[in-house]
Amino acid sequence: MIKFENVGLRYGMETEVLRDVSFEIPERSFQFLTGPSGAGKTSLLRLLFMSLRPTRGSISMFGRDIATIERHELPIMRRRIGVVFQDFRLLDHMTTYENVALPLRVRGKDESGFRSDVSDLLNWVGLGDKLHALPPVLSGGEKQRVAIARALIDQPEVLLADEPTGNVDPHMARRLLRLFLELNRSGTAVVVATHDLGLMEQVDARRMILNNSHLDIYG
Ligand SMILES: Nc1ncnc2c1ncn2[C@@H]1O[C@H](COP(=O)(O)OP(=O)(O)OP(=O)(O)O)[C@@H](O)[C@H]1O
Repeated sequence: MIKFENVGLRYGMETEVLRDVSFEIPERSFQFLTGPSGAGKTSLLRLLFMSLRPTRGSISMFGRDIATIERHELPIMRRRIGVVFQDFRLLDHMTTYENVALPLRVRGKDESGFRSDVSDLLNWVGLGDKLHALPPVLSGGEKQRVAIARALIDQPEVLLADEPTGNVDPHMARRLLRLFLELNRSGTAVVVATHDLGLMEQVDARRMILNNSHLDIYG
């Protein structure tokens, strides 16, 4: 579904952040992406989300070489990807419920068909009593859970999550992991970037480890 071949990435004139990175993300797969701070995890996720272009090598997404994808096609391609950024990117003037419902509204889905799904998912992530709150009054961990619910609500083909449990306690982290596993079981390929060894130990999943610009894959 996704294929990187000898991908290199460099910011400006700096040394390469990623060098000769090759891997595939198969359909319905589950993998952790890990490595020391500054190793390039976020950069790799940005390549996967097509918000960065590689400086070398080739990337194919859903059978298309991304070098041939035109700017106006990107939003349509990205609708197939759910993404949780480290800075959440919630819309501050919309309630928690509206932020999560947004991807469904954008796709023209009928509100009556998804209202209870949005509420149920927000309940599951412990925000059942915050449906009408605006993001600026939420804690970091609460915002993170809204961003996760928004990424999951429309069952994307791929989920990219950057440190999705970075702001929550271990109990909630386990709950969120269960949510990712459930989504994966229903067909979504999942990539979770994390430093959290405790989280990774809970699942026998493939590990993609970035170190010194190189990627090693285990499992
Ligand atoms: N926009 C940018 N311009 C220049 N350098 C950048 C940019 N974004 C990231 N970098 C550099 O690229 C390297 C990798 O950064 P990246 O954020 O991908 O690492 P990371 O593994 O996600 O780190 P962390 O675990 O701390 O979030 C770092 O040295 C960083 O300073």
